[in-house]
Amino acid sequence: MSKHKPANKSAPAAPPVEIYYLLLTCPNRPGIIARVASHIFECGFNIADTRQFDEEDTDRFFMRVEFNPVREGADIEAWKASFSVLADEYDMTWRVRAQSQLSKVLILVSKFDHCLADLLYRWRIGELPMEIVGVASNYPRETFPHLDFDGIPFHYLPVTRETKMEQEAQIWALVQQSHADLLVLARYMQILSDGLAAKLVGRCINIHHSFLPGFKGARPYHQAHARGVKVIGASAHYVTAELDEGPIIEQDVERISHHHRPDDLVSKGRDIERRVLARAVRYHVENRVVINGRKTIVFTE
Ligand SMILES: Nc1nc2c(c(=O)[nH]1)N[C@@H](CN(C=O)c1ccc(C(=O)N[C@@H](CCC(=O)O)C(=O)O)cc1)CN2
Repeated sequence: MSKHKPANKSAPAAPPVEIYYLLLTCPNRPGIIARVASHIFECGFNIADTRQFDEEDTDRFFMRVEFNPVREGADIEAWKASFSVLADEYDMTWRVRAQSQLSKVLILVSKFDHCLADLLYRWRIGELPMEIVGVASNYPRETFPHLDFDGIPFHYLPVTRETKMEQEAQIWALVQQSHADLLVLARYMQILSDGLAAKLVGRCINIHHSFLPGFKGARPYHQAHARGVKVIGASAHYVTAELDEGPIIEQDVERISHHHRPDDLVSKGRDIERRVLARAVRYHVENRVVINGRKTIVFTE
């Protein structure tokens, strides 16, 4: 005999309970957690998960809270208005996002599409809670014959040294028209101008195919092979004007040996790049990442 009563087929399913993600940082001082938690409770919400971190070097406090309404009439806009008073008192930088408010993601790719293919697959199976608003490439659609974009708009944006600024204007127009709030460089092999990088601070993630800070720039696997490394890696980081110097979000490595040729590193590296980028994108769209100067705080599960 099942312990669960059979579902009442006639009763309408209850609407899913909204979950809100709060991320905040502020100068550290005693009592912050108590004040934040009390405010959430007093406004008719309940905390489902909370993480915090005291960063000693900068004496700053970081916190991530998942909370949901538990009282009739608990209103998130009213909560935001009253929380902003508390936030001002503590000089907080903060943001709150509803789980149902999916990040709009524009993916850029050049010739090699293994990271793009992986992101599409993980998105399709529901592993990445986001809305893909488009794919753009400096290579034509025919470059990716085995990829099914499944209705996702594809934008061919060829670029040369002479047309770089015009092409970047097209990228920026795409970001604005699609209301993308995250740009993912999935092995997009063009250096963004300082101007475009500045517009995308904290909302452009790149996968670099080395274990940064080693082997920045082009052809890192060939650099690594020439150096005789014993591990190779991949690094997902936010893009800044300084090439491959942005705050690192996620990294991973794999062992190699003297038997391996550069092409072997490229091949072994593809799997590292895919999983590192997917983790970084998921952390970002789940509101788990806070930029802390040149570094990040990532509140993983
Ligand atoms: N402003 C930034 N732009 C980009 C970054 C970044 O950190 N800041 N990361 C790179 C990705 N990247 C390595 O991961 C990388 C891409 C391209 C090059 C490069 O030398 N590109 C040449 C052209 C190469 C080609 O046409 O095939 C160039 O742009 O002149 C180095 C490193 C993405 N952009």
